[in-house]
Amino acid sequence: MGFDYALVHLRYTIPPAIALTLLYRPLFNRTDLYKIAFLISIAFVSTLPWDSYLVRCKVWTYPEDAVIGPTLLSVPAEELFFFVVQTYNTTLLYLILNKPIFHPSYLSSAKPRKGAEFQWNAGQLIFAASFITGLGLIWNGDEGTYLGLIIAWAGPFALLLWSLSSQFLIALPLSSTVVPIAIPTLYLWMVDTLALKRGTWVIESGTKLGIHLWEGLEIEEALFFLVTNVLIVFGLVAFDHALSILLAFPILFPDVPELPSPVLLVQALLTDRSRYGTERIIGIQEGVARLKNKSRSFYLASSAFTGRLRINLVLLYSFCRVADDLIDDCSAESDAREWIGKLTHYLDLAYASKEARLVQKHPDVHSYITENFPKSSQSALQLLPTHLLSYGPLYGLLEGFKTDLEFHDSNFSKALRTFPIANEHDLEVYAARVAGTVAELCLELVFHHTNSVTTTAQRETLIRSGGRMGIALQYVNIARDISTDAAIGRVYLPTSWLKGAGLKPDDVLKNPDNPAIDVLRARLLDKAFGIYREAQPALAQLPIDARAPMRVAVESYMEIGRVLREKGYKLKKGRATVPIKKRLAVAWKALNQG
Ligand SMILES: CC(C)=CCC/C(C)=C/CC/C(C)=C/CC/C(C)=C/[C@@H]1[C@@H](COP(=O)(O)OP(=O)(O)O)[C@]1(C)CC/C=C(\C)CC/C=C(\C)CCC=C(C)C
Repeated sequence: MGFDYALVHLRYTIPPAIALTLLYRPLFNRTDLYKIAFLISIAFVSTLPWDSYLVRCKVWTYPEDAVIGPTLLSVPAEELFFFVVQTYNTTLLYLILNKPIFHPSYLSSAKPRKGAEFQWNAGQLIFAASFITGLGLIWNGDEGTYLGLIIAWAGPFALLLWSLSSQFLIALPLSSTVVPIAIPTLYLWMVDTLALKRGTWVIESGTKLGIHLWEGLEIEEALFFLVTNVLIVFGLVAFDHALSILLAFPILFPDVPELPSPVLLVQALLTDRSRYGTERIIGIQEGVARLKNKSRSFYLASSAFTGRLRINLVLLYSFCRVADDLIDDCSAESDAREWIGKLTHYLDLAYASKEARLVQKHPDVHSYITENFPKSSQSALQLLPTHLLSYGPLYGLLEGFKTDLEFHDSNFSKALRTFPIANEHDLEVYAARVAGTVAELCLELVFHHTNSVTTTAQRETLIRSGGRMGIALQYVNIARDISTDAAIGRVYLPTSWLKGAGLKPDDVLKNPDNPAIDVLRARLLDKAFGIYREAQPALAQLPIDARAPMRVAVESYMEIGRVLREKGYKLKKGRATVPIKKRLAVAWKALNQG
């Protein structure tokens, strides 16, 4: 009996497991735990008989003075633990690296392109050929035996996973696939070199090629660790592929349990991709691209959400962004009014029919969108989950946009021109319309998707506080954008405040960098933080599954306000930017608040 192998775990495999767990702890959800348990079970069941065969054939052995003693099918307990801990570590690294990735946007309904078809066939050929070569090497029974056992064992698993998910796997960024294979593989190569040198486990001669990748690392060992990490990551990708199909297509899979059964996962993978619906995939992809390009705060926050809630928040953002841009990008007021009219008619149609309660829009709504809106904005309207949202806040949002049009007012001479935000009350009403409504819509999605039970009274209280929080965010938005808004003729600082500082809205348009305006910006931010403090306790009352992600969304945005309040802070190109490190620190803190 000895502790050498146990010490390898204590020194080299358990510390990274603890570090990765601590790093991922605030993001852990039940689906992650299910994924880990699923992968570990498969790894255990598939490796045990193979490893047992290797030990009994004496391809590798464990000196008695290196292991504690208990075995299962001749495999020492430490080795059994290795199956578990390696799978756990690689899985956690994959989960961390894949957190920012929005997997449904990598789905494709199109048939694989020529290049992808070639890769699919080539992969199948390679994995099938390695299986056959492996069998041949085992049959020969000489120095190629260990190599043969590895590739004959791994080939069928790799072939199956590649056949099911190769197109999805290739579409993912390398940081999600290659990196979680490469890092643990290199690490285990180093650990293995040390263990082999110390004699913790021994590869017997006669069944190995005797080729070393570097001094002390047999080529078979190097291949073994590479292959096992490849299989773990392929398995995780196939899992995420299946989950993406289940979540992205409510028409095909109306009710998806939080922990889908293996049968359901396989059923998803085998679904004919022509049934996906190209429009939905494009809409999801455009929504994510829009979010990524236009809002760093909400993009970061979106990665903390999971499941269908994440998809629907992205689709809601996409609609809000498109509607806002259609109106903001008009140079003539009449054009902007026309867009508001069209958006209103779209809502009238969408909510008139009983199909508003269904995932897919009524054909009339569909054709109204295609006939009246630019191609680039159509998917955002088609995919807005109206069946989950009440119409009040959506009309309220359009009402808010109407205020923006009042800045255009060209009927007055410059001297007589009045600005729509005359006093603080006007400001609050405006902010409630453009942002309080958005908060209500976000919360409706949360209530729909949560697994926790919330009473009507609780929902009403949360919606009230959420509306206040929306106002706080909008004040930060206005404080940030004073210069950029002035450049398009808008002044959201109340005229009454300006008057108190001896200014008129026109002065802001002419010189938004006037130091007197900094005082008013500070006043607006004080108001924002006052409302934030008042609404913040409600965050702790949100359903548990949305609490931390909502905190990330709110805190990431309020951080813009904190940066603006820093002494001597200078706006860059008229805007405040929060450095990425600070953003991540804010998100991390918010996640840990629970
Ligand atoms: C995580 C995720 C994907 C969230 C999506 C949130 C969402 C749907 C945002 C819509 C954004 C949008 C384009 C709205 C149009 C009106 C508008 C411009 C509102 C302002 C947003 C500014 O975004 P951005 O900086 O990207 O825009 P500009 O560059 O200035 O054009 C707003 C500041 C409003 C945002 C308000 C919210 C997201 C509501 C926040 C409150 C909650 C989530 C509720 C919190 C709950 C409790 C109980 C306190």
